[in-house]
Amino acid sequence: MTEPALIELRGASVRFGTRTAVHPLDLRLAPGERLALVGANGSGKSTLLRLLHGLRRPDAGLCLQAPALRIGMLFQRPALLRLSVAAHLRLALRLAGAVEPEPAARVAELLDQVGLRAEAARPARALSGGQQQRLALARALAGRPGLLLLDEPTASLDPGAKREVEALIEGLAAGGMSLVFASHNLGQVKRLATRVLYLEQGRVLADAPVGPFFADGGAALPEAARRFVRGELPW
Ligand SMILES: Nc1ncnc2c1ncn2[C@@H]1O[C@H](COP(=O)(O)OP(=O)(O)OP(=O)(O)O)[C@@H](O)[C@H]1O
Repeated sequence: MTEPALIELRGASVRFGTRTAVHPLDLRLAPGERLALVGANGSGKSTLLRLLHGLRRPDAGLCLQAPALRIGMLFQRPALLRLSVAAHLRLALRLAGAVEPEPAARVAELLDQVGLRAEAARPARALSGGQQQRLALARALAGRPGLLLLDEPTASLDPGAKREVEALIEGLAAGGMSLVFASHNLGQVKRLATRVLYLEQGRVLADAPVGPFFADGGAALPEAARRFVRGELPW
């Protein structure tokens, strides 16, 4: 028997006015999968992430989530408030409706997880870009999600911070976390994904396990996806 899906799209599509951002799509995400969304700017990656999260309803078709599935989301740039680092996490716990016997202990645990214990009392907006993104990751993890959605999580970071954030995501992946992430970074896709979906103008041109996707320079893929695999695309 197949394992129940975390999320299933059935003919789900999204339109913005007359523009179709996601054409009718069937997609099944199994627990433990790490799905990379790749494709040029405007191909529909962010819209698909928002659809999976439930931030955006499909205009047609269905988006079915497993009962009681908790989803965390990380964007390219974190939106932080005029609060301390620790206060962000206390707020995230409340917003997630998390029932924690000791909220302070949970906040400390999250701070340790992302290496920000020493920054707990500092204003979040005073942190470096990489630290801010690590705080945003801790915030996304506060409610103990079963699925993490990441929209180009390291795209706006400098190389050092990029490595730090990616290492944290790798740690989560190694712990069995299910992920869907948008990325323009070929190496990151190879390091993190178990499966790759290539989008072009809101349509899925390729959907394959990461090994076959990259095998023989993407020989089995449609032309545009092959050029991505070979690093020949400008984005
Ligand atoms: N709020 C919106 N209003 C109107 N059009 C939108 C909106 N959000 C996205 N679109 C359009 O939908 C299409 C898909 O956009 P989306 O942001 O999902 O692409 P993307 O692959 O994430 O791009 P990028 O790599 O630049 O983040 C694009 O044509 C975009 O212009």
